[in-house]
Amino acid sequence: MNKDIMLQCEGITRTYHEGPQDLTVLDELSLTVHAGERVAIVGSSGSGKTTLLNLLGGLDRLTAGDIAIAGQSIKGMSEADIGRFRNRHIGFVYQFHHLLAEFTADENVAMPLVIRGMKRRDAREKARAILARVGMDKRAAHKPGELSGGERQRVAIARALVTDPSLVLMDEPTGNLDQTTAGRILALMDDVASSSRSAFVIVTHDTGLAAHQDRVMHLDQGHLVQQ
Ligand SMILES: Nc1ncnc2c1ncn2[C@@H]1O[C@H](COP(=O)(O)OP(=O)(O)OP(=O)(O)O)[C@@H](O)[C@H]1O
Repeated sequence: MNKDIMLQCEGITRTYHEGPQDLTVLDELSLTVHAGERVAIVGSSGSGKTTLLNLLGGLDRLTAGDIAIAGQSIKGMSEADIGRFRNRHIGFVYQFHHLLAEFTADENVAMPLVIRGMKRRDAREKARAILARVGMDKRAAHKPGELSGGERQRVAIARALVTDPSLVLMDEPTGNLDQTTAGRILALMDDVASSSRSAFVIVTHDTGLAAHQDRVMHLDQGHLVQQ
């Protein structure tokens, strides 16, 4: 395999068997993303964007095909192995943030580093530095319940990027943010893509955000078409 390839999806298919009729949402879809490359995925509601992100993050199982991240196939991994792999290689930004309510912003961001074995103090320091990058240094000691929606979103983005992951998966990362804050996030993503060589897959309806990425792929009828 080309070592510059960070994500390789080959013939991935996902059929839902729930409901009266089977529904094939992704139909032998293929996608290759290189280190440091950012790909936007656009498509109408119900086209399968969330399904694709869930598969890439190992949160859902393929019906057919294969996904390799940083050269490792995630297809045959056990749940425990996928959990460990996710912590080492993947950063996630979900639409609903999924921050831990009982921990402060900086503790939330430090968490994936601590899980990787970094000393608590070093992890907290690194978390504070990345929170400053997203304009959240003054709010770092607050819990998610004391933050606005856009602030929570910025904490989630900081948490996804703090580990320099091989692959960053984002679902509408700038959805709730004003233009200045969104600009800051884009600058941080640019930096992480070039310094950490992370590959990004970003699902969005925001044409401005999509146009800022290296490639825009349109998901339609289970397939990806380059725009
Ligand atoms: N667990 C499930 N069981 C059955 N069908 C499902 C399931 N999850 C999603 N679907 C269906 O699969 C299709 C794709 O859903 P998905 O959430 O991936 O779309 P999306 O592109 O993310 O949509 P949106 O932009 O509205 O969030 C939809 O028709 C949805 O109803």
